[in-house]
Amino acid sequence: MLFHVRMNVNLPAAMPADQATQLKADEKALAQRLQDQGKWRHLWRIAGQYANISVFDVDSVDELHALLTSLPLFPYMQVDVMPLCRHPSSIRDNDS
Ligand SMILES: O=C(O)CC1=CCC(=O)O1
Repeated sequence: MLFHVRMNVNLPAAMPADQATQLKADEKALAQRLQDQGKWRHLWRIAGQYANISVFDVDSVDELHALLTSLPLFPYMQVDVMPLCRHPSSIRDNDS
């Protein structure tokens, strides 16, 4: 199942810099592991914003929820999810 996910990151201004640096490093490590596993298919920065557009390929909504809520930055993100299904005019399959 494919999901389009937008994540807006809002770190509190009062957060110590070393805590923010650690959170971002932990987030990056998990994001890269999930990309290696094929679960996090696309990860794009939205130009000019501390936000991303991602595409996840998971087996269920429950798996997506577990994955998103396990992200180190999750407590500081607004997350919007859109389930995707195949468009009848698309010439691509879900693997491309
Ligand atoms: O920087 C972001 O958009 C949040 C994020 C998601 C994966 C990652 O490494 O950072």
